[in-house]
Amino acid sequence: MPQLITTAEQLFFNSIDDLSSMPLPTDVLMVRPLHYSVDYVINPHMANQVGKVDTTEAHKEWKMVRSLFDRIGLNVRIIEDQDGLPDMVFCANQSLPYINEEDHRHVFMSIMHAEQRKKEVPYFEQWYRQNGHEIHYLDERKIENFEGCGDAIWHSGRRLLWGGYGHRSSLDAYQTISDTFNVPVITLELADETFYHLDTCFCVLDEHTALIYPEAFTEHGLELIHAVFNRVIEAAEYEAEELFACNACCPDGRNVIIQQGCTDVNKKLQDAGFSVHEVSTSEFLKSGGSVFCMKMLLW
Ligand SMILES: NC(=[NH2+])NCCC[C@H](N)C(=O)O
Repeated sequence: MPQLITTAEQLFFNSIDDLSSMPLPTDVLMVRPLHYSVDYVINPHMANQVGKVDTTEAHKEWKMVRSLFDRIGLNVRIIEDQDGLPDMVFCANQSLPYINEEDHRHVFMSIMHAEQRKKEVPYFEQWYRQNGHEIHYLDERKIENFEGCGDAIWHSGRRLLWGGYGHRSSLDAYQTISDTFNVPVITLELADETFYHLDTCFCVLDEHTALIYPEAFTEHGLELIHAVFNRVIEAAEYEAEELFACNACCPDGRNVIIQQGCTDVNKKLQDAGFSVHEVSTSEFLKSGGSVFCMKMLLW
């Protein structure tokens, strides 16, 4: 019964266990940041950071993130970045992959919000084509923008998508995605420009647990989150805004890879039984991204 869910009254299931299961990702795609830099300002975090990235340090940090994904058991796939596309390393944004009930791989290509990032998409499209995915496109005449898994986040282990909108993705995109993939989408309006992608304020940890920054959502959004997750861990302002705590990544429902120094969130994660792996992404924070933005989970 695919549909868009925008308020808690529209939830048609009582518990997440009522939804059909979806395999956890096995692979992770990353883009080597050899041409990464902050060259322009398209989100509030990039202001005053133009020209300030230490490329050597960035590559070191990126390698640490890559080795953590490897260590927790994901098969890491690499794409080389391109000169003139300094944000290409943030490979959560150019696509939304999906595996259907027959184990066929599908992907929606994004319509990037900023002109500066539009040329990134064909490189990913080519990779997906070479790697056996059926490719889908949104109608650019009707849908303004959509930034892939920056805003569209799969529920852990269930055929349910969470769809953020307001800054980088249009609400309309989710109707097409829901119809094509035949999955329900819970839409969440993003209320604060600092948290411009859903992955900056919302992290699915396991089927029953989310990590969020509550101030980034509307009342309706918070109601939906609390209606679906039994356990909601909240990040406080400093760790959410300065350290991108909610941009953590938990691909297997157990191991959380997170920016180093999120003391309060890490304690809450450990108390809830998660294994925390801290890593520095300081060079990427300058561009408004951290762990979750630097990868694409795949099957
Ligand atoms: N999924 C993410 N939040 N990605 C971060 C993208 C950062 C990039 N500088 C941008 O503004 O587009």
